[in-house]
Amino acid sequence: MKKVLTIAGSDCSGGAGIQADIKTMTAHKVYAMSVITALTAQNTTGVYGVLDAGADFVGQQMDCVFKDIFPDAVKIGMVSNIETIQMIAAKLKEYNAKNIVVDPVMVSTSGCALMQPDAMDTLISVLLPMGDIITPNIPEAEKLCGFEIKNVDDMKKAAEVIGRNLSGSVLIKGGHLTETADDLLYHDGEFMWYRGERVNNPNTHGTGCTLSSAIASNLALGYDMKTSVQNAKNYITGALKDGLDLGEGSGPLNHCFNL
Ligand SMILES: Nc1ncnc2c1ncn2[C@@H]1O[C@H](COP(=O)(O)OP(=O)(O)O)[C@@H](O)[C@H]1O
Ligand SMILES: Cc1ncc(COP(=O)(O)O)c(N)n1
Repeated sequence: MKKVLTIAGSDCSGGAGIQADIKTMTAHKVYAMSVITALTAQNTTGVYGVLDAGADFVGQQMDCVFKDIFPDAVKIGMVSNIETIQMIAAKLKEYNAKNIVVDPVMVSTSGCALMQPDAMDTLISVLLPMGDIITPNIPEAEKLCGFEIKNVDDMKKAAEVIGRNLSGSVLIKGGHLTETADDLLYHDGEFMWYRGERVNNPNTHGTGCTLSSAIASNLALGYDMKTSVQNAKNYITGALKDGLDLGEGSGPLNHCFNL
């Protein structure tokens, strides 16, 4: 049994964060574990409260996981403050964690800040370089590259600029930009497009969490980076096609493979 760890925030409404990650990992038939960085009080309409777990307690959770059931891959999502980012990076190094997927979560689909603004520099200099792949969406990629991304050429420029100081790959998700939901992977100095079929579904709460967890699950299962991204892209497209429609706002996904 392959094991995957998510380090992220809890979404009590089950659509994003830890809950989306565990559902996605379980659907991929890997064993899911979770280190919770923060509790959020949120639903499909917004984020109404955040309670940080604190860096020390995040470190303690990571010790418990890594000393007992070593994960084959690690996905990192919402980390709201500098101390917790530093703690996560230190522990990943200490345990020599493998197959690290960093989803640089900054703002929720519903428009609420999930990272403190002063944590941006630490995220960029300390956590992103640890990723075997990082998965920014368009607004996150704009923050990381420092210019506006208006078209697919800008996506390529941004991927190059963001990837310049990283040894890992960069996947810029096109959900917020391209007509067809195409994502761009910058991997080993090469570009690769993942053409997506745009699904007419406004319920996209947790799509980024789901995609990054699907990538981590595929890496844990032994697929290479390009195949892992393709499999994850197929999974997210399938999830959106299910057409689940829950809640008053942008609803969640809940995808199982056909068994
Ligand atoms: N309407 C859609 N139809 C198909 N794929 C989508 C749609 N919206 C988003 N995606 C895909 O979902 C994944 C998450 O993308 P995105 O919404 O850009 O990220 P985030 O959830 O981090 O904001 C990407 O693979 C993106 O292409
Ligand atoms: C705990 C947590 N982590 C991540 C997201 C981002 O997900 P989305 O961009 O789909 O709102 C979220 N809303 N909540």
